[in-house]
Amino acid sequence: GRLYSKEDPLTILSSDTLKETLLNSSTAWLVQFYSSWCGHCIQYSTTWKALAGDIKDWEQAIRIGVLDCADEKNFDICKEFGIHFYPTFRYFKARSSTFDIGKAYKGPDRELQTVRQLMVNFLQNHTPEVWPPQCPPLEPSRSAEILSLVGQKADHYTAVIIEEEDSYIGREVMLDLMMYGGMTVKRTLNLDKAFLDRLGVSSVPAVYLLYPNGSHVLMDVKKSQRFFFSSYLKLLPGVHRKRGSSAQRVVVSGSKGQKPAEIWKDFDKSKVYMVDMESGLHYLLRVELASHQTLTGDELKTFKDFVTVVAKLFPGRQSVVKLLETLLEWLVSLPLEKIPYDAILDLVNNKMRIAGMFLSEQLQWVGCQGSQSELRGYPCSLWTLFHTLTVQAALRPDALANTGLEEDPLAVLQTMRRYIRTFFGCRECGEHFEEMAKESLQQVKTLDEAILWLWRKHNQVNNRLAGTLSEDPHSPKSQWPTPDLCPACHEEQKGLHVWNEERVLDFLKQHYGASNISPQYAMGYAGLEPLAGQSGKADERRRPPDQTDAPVLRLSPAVHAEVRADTQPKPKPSMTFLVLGFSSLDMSLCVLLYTLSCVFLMVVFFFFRMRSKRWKLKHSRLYV
Ligand SMILES: Cc1cc2nc3c(=O)[nH]c(=O)nc-3n(C[C@H](O)[C@H](O)[C@H](O)COP(=O)(O)OP(=O)(O)OC[C@H]3O[C@@H](n4cnc5c(N)ncnc54)[C@H](O)[C@@H]3O)c2cc1C
Repeated sequence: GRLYSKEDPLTILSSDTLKETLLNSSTAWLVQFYSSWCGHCIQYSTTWKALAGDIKDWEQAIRIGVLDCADEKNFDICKEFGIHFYPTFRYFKARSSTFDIGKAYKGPDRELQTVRQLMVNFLQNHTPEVWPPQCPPLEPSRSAEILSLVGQKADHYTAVIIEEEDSYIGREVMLDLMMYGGMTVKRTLNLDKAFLDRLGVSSVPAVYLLYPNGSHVLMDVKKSQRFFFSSYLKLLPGVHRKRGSSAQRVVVSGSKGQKPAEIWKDFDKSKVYMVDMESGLHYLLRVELASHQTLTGDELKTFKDFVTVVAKLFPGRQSVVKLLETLLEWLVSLPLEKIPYDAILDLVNNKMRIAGMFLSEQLQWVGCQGSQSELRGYPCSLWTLFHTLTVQAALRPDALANTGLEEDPLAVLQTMRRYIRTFFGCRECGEHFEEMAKESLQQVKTLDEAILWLWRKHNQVNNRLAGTLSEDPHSPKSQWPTPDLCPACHEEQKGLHVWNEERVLDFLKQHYGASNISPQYAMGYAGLEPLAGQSGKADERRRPPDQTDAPVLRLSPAVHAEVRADTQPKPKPSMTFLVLGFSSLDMSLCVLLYTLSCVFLMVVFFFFRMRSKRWKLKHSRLYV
């Protein structure tokens, strides 16, 4: 295979596309001409992909491409560009109106940080005439200019990076934020002592933040590193990625049945919300799967395994777990090869009125709520559910005992993979996920590795989707957990951001652990009222905290009506008897048996009575 795929955050060029891409391009380019048989190119491909991912947000200023000179169809173009050795790196300026073979720009090494800094230098070498139109000016501002902004009101934040002359952090953060609205980043040098004293800056690099309302403060960032600065600025309320800012335009519509939402619900992003997972399960069981009339063969097996994993591992409320367990028992006890989905729906809707078993029919998103109806919601709840299941599998390794899945560290991931491939409504997502699974799932050997695998792959998806239309501008796709959630998860090595995976694992176990799942807003079993001890009160008509003019969310009754259309009326809670856990089904069976025995005894009684009467009559006639 080739070294790069369309999944990588870079552009794969060929003889057909190279010239037209470079000519009069609105961005500068750095192209690696490589050969897929060259060992060094193979070794270097990981660094190149990491670099492309690292500077993905710069793509309206400078982009990264690759061209494989070992591909027969590229022989001539590589000759024309004078490529003799591999890999060869060429820089191409933006808005170039004539053909040129690019500039070889060399640094002391090919380390990611060095190349990134060379890219910044190359950008700065553009004259104003050919400056990439979307690229912000990268020159430092004078201290007087910055001071003139302090205390002024504006319609955006201004972040001022104060740094040393040879530092790149300011320019890198400016480029990191160039696709974000609501924020302007400037840089200034630490040359003016009076200026630094005025802002209270004692060490550099530092970020001074000017708020839209005129207030200003020296930002307290945990680590003075590029990744921390950029992440903090991107996460400020009101700062959002400009929609459609990426070349990619993949849209995953949230889910059928999602309509505008009604009320913005305040939530804490360090928590997982039970109501998101319950809504996800409701949608999955009553809508997504219900489009399959009958389950048979592989579909049925996938469904059974899914129910097994969820019933055993979901750290949910008792009423939901009971429903899942009952569904599992029922599936296991039925040796059928084919099950009509209506029969499953009857159980999910608790037609038999079994006591204490209930899954709300409300679609309600809290941690997964989007600023528009088609954003977030169901796919977000699926990720949340599966992360929770991988964590539960590691925390409770015996939970899957006697299910046939107990020995397998991949049980949850394989079940997820098969569910996504077989049933998930977004086919393209399923195909992408399948590709990722094929590539590396077999390397997972322990339950902890399974947690980390899913985290890594989710981040890969986040990276691919950042800036596409399926990104909610109020919940930008970032590499997660962000430094505000887990500062210890982030480190920097040679200027490159790296994860501390040990810390990430601890964080994931805590974040998706049962004690971090908030029951807030979850609907009660009997009357859909908030659960005891919870306020459950949505902050009426509030907008997302960072929104100034965004549409108000509405959870329309139509959503519920549509989803409920096929479903049964809400189950009436049944009684339990003698505190022995008899359900109404048990009681109905008892009553039925009791009635049948009575009828049988009465029939026997009347039969013998008639017989004895007839016998008496016969004998009395004889005597007469
Ligand atoms: C298996 C799968 C594949 C998908 N593939 C595609 C696709 O190819 N194209 C497409 O357009 N959409 C795809 N989607 C949908 C997409 O990934 C998002 O779910 C959707 O855009 C909603 O995004 P979100 O902002 O709500 O955050 P999501 O990405 O859905 O994340 C939900 C929550 O999980 C947490 N989280 C984020 N990252 C991580 C992580 N790395 N580890 C653990 N927790 C994390 C955060 O709290 C976040 O709010 C896929 C969804 C799934 C379930």
